[in-house]
Amino acid sequence: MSTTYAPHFIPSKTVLSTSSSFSSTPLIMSQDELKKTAAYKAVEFVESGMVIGLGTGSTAKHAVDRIGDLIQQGVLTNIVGIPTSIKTYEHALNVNITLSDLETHPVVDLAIDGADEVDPDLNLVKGRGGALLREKMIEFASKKFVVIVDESKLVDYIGASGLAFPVEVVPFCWKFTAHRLELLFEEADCVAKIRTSVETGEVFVTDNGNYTIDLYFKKSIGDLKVASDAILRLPGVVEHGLFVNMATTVIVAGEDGVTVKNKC
Ligand SMILES: O=C(CO)[C@H](O)[C@H](O)COP(=O)(O)O
Repeated sequence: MSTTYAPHFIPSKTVLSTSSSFSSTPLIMSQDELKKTAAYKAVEFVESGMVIGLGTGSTAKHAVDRIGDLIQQGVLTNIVGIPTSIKTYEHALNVNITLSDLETHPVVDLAIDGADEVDPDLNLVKGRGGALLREKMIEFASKKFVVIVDESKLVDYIGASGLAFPVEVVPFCWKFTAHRLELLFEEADCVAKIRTSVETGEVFVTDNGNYTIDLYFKKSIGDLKVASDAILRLPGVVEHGLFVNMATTVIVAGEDGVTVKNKC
């Protein structure tokens, strides 16, 4: 029996092989190819007439490109994009996606975005790309939030990668706020560092005019909801990169194919 798929459908759980024949030799894909595979899979959820939250980062960029291509081909029509950063705004304009904002379109049908860490319960760390505040606002407003990652982003627990856990703070007395964050996570052996721009070495300024404090933990931060609430109670904190219970679906691309994980 044959099955008909939408024109932009990629079967999940497919091992991508070296050729279109029945070779069982898996193709070693680069990390960027895996990101692209996850992104294309997510775009299968996009339907004409939808308001789409457009994520930020190298994985989300593939989704924006794909949506732009499908609009150009006439496969998707009447799409409105809500960009999560100035960078995504500029890129989406370049690929001719009609753009709007949350004030004009307060309900978003679907948001597609990358992540830095994904735990087994689909909780996330986001914001190493510097856009966590707008991402959280737009993804919170979305009926469905599809996260796209390559398998390197999967962790056993939040913080396990040892990479940055970002917190957006107001510039005023940021060293004081950084110190308060270290004290808050003393038991996790937390070190707080101000984020600087790789290009200029200057303090990195977010799209909202704020700074980012990157936290590094040597131990688990414990209950995520408790941690999230405690960070938000600190005066000077604007938002943090922990996205608890927000993802409805996570699409993971790995060497063995694409896995779609849905929140129960
Ligand atoms: O949260 C983000 C930006 O603020 C990104 O989604 C996250 O950093 C993942 O980026 P990439 O897809 O480039 O690995």
